[in-house]
Amino acid sequence: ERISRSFNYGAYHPLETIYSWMDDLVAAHPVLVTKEQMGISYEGRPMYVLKFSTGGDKRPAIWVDSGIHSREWVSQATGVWTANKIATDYGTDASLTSLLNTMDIYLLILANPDGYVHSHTSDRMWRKTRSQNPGSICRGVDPNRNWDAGFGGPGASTNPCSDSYHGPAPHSEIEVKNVVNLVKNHGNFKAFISIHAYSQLLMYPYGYTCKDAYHAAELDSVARTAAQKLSSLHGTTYKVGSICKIIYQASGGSIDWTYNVGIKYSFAFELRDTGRYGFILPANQIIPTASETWLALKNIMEYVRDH
Ligand SMILES: O=C(O)[C@H](Cc1ccccc1)CC(O)(O)C[N+](=O)[O-]
Ligand SMILES: [Zn+2]
Repeated sequence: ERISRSFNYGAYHPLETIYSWMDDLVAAHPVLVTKEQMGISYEGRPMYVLKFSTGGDKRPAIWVDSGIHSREWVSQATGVWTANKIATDYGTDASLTSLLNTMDIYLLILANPDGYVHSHTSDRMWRKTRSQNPGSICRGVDPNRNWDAGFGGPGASTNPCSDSYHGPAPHSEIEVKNVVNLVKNHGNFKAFISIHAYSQLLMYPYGYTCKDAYHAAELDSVARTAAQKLSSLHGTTYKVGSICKIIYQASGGSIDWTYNVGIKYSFAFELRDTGRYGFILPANQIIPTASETWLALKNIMEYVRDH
């Protein structure tokens, strides 16, 4: 149909283009896909989550978000590609079809809309939200340090001018609060996957401590299998481990909070590359990145469906 022919999935698009593409996707798949406004951002932009569902009420659900750090553009682009992949493969991919016949998928592509616009219009390297910090000329809070999980501990900054500033209080950022509220009100999420870039890592809790999570062994095993599926497509190699052990100690991260509220299958991806281009990944790597990542995402979703 129209969108898959005309929309260029191999390019980075501004917010307005992604938002109008969402409407086209829903129009092309009106039974499977709905667009829900889950709140607004600090600067008043709507936050839209795409819901993929074949019925039921509050079925067990899988959450995927991208773009919480606005400069990590391949993550949002991967979210766009993945949304179209789910919509077009439902009904033909037997495994995905069986998954969507019993579970829902929620996909928040622009988790930090204000930051994304700012990275397009003013500062390509912008990472945080765009909230004003009282008493400081520096704006923004790191939305991946603002969650109520080890909040304010080691691995976050108290300095509003820092890129890892944790904010004045847990869930102070409306972009974070909107996700917290949806997760709490829904109450039946079985998995929570947050997509970042870059470093080629597949991680699980915890970030705020290097002590093992209770389910560390199982999460490690799931992540290793998923990483193998990913590398089977183009040979891209990922490292697997807990956030704290594999990248660095980071407090107030989203998947630490989701794990602690009972969403066992909480994972974070760091997509391509390993530093050659970093956040400025050439657009010709979007589709290869999204395609290989889908193999890992699907594998995790299948495991969640079956456990
Ligand atoms: O510092 C971060 O929030 C992520 C690592 C991370 C990912 C999930 C939870 C806690 C930390 C790294 C990144 O995605 O921001 C990319 N980077 O800094 O290179
Ligand atoms: Zn990030």
